[in-house]
Amino acid sequence: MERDSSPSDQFHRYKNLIQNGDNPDITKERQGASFNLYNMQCFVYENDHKLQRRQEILEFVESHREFDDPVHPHFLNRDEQIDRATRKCLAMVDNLDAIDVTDYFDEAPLYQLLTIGRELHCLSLHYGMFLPTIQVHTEKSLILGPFQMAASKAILGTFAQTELGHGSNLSKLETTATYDATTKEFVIHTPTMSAGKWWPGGLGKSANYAAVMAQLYTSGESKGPHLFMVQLRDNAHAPLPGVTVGDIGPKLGNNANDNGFLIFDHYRIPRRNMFMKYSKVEADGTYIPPPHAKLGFGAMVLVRLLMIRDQTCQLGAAAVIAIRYSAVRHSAVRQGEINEGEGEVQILDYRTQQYRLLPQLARSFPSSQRMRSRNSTSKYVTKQINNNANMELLPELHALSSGLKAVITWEVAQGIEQLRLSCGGHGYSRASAFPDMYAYAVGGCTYEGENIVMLLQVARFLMMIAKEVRSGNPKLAEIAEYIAKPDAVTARISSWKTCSDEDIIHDFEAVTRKLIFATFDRLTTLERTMKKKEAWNACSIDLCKAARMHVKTYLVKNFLARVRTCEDPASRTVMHTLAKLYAFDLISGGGGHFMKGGFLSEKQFNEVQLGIYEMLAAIRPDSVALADSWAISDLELRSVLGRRDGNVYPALLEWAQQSPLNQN
Ligand SMILES: CCCCCCCC/C=C\CCCCCCCCCCCCCC(=O)SCCNC(=O)CCNC(=O)[C@H](O)C(C)(C)COP(=O)(O)OP(=O)(O)OC[C@H]1O[C@@H](n2cnc3c(N)ncnc32)[C@H](O)[C@@H]1OP(=O)(O)O
Ligand SMILES: Cc1cc2nc3c(=O)[nH]c(=O)nc-3n(C[C@H](O)[C@H](O)[C@H](O)COP(=O)(O)OP(=O)(O)OC[C@H]3O[C@@H](n4cnc5c(N)ncnc54)[C@H](O)[C@@H]3O)c2cc1C
Repeated sequence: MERDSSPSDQFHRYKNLIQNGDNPDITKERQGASFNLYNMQCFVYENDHKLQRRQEILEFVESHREFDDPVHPHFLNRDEQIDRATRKCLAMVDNLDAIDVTDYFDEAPLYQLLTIGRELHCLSLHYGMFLPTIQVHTEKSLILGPFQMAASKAILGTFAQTELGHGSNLSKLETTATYDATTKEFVIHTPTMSAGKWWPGGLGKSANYAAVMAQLYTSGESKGPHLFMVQLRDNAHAPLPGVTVGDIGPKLGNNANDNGFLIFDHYRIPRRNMFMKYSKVEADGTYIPPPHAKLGFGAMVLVRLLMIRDQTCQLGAAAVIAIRYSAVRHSAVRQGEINEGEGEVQILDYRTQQYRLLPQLARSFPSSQRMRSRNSTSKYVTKQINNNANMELLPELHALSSGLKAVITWEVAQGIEQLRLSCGGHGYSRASAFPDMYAYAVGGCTYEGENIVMLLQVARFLMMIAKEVRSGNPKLAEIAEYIAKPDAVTARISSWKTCSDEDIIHDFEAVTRKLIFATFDRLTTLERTMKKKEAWNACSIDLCKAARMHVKTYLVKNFLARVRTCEDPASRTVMHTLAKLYAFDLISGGGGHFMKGGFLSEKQFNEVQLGIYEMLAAIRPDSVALADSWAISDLELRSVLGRRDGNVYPALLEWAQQSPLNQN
């Protein structure tokens, strides 16, 4: 059948409708802000230097043609996605001078987002885990060798730990590394089908090396899981004899990454290929244990801390998209009128919409901020460990990194989904960026320690503290000092305007303390009639609840503390309301814990609910400016709905035009 014009022609007709300049609604929103955007951005990024670096890196990427996308990545099949990501990775690595490569909090992730986008790719594990593993687990005298090779692209590595049969439970991994003192080699072997490595990113096609976690056997004894540097492919990139390797197929997201499988058949590596910074195997097979049994898990602790910042930035970006879209969405489709006859309103004016958007925006600030200081703690702890075995802070860091990882990845994934819903049908389109964001975020709930498993690690720490407090001789980590404070019978929270930060902190600490001790009492009671592990399992839901509350209390305290450091009064006022909204929203969501035993009265709970309404109204005029305070460029955002200029509809038409179905 003949047609008057192709779909492409039709699109071109509509393209003429593209507005010049910014959408007037969004401009009006920006003009109405109560604070100076630059001051706020400096607060969010800590100083103007970091802000300026963001701009410089953006300009660098925009001026390099090799980072351009000839076809929009959403319209590529998996092979093409992997080709694209690999091409971009090469361009990214060829231009590393553009950034401070040691800055894994700001510059490196920004550069990666601008060049490749929001997904894992063939180099993710190399930079995200392989290099950190080398850094954490290699003796200083040896670090230059593999590190330089890795940096100079001579080797491309991954982190191969998880197996078909075991992921969370490291102690039951089955891959073996058996020391042969006669040849001074380790024999790496996959003894059963379930021992096959499964999941490592970049393993399927790209990596030629891996840091492999395997059960060490020396002098006939098992010594538990240890890390080994293993070459997988030769110079022509073919798997070496004794190595079977491949891709595990498509996944929920991150499909430009070639997650792979790996099977060893009595594969030999030199003795020095064991990561021997903490534990060693001497040439004669003598085993030297590490100063702390869990130092071998150090790389994971570091990466959990990095993930927290990385994931929170995803939530920030999602909030930016949804808020900007909510400011321009009103005239194309009738959503209803608040005051009959006065015409439609921006959907941002609906209180329900604000309730969907603003708590998520609030949630995106504290964890991204505090991670900077956690990063310094991590560096401090690593230094203590290196400067001879001061391990005291290790359990605290492990508990904190595990807890923050679990709570934040979950909140980020749920938040992104809520924000997607807030954009109606367009949120469901990949043009919005929400589907990719969600797939990325939800992966973080599983990898680097499944979230429930991580929460139970926090609970172990909390139960140990509770036992010490009850014994009357507590030696408390800073993050747990509140657990030893006296009980509080009633809550202090009043109206959001009059209640102080101390009141909020008092109530969060009191509720969490109660939860921890109630769980501790239940556990100890159960332990009288059950084996320890059975008792643990029997109250593990409560253990997770206590762990979650502990982390949330930490986040609330830190958000409030960070806001107090804001020097610009106008920015501080808005941020303070946002921090209170964050706290009130948590109380409202966790009402059961707060109202238990009459701690929070019904009147106080009603104040909390009312406060949320009032704070939403108070923040509403600043919401677009607050979104702008994330200082995210369109290239970084990669969302048609979140465009800075607000010209969403023509951009959607333009995006759809690239669909291969419209080409003929
Ligand atoms: C350079 C420029 C280029 C640009 C590119 C830049 C890119 C990078 C840019 C930015 C970075 C962003 C980074 C973000 C993303 C990174 C990308 C990576 C993406 C994908 C990565 C995915 C990788 C993986 O998933 S690897 C596999 C991870 N696996 C796990 O996490 C397994 C989880 N399980 C465990 O960790 C353990 O089994 C356990 C902790 C659950 C249990 O330990 P256990 O087996 O020993 O048993 P117990 O429970 O009995 O514990 C005993 C005792 O030990 C304590 N313990 C346990 N672990 C630790 C620890 N780590 N530290 C200290 N203490 C520990 C435990 O608490 C117990 O103590 P008690 O006192 O209670 O006895
Ligand atoms: C996108 C992605 C990328 C990945 N990349 C890598 C990589 O590069 N390298 C690598 O080595 N691995 C990688 N992994 C694997 C990942 O680390 C594991 O999937 C993760 O550690 C969880 O382990 P599992 O899959 O064995 O889950 P399981 O441990 O089998 O969990 C399944 C369920 O059992 C529950 N459960 C398990 N143990 C307990 C317990 N003790 N108490 C209570 N409940 C429990 C969990 O809570 C969960 O609900 C990746 C995974 C994904 C999804």
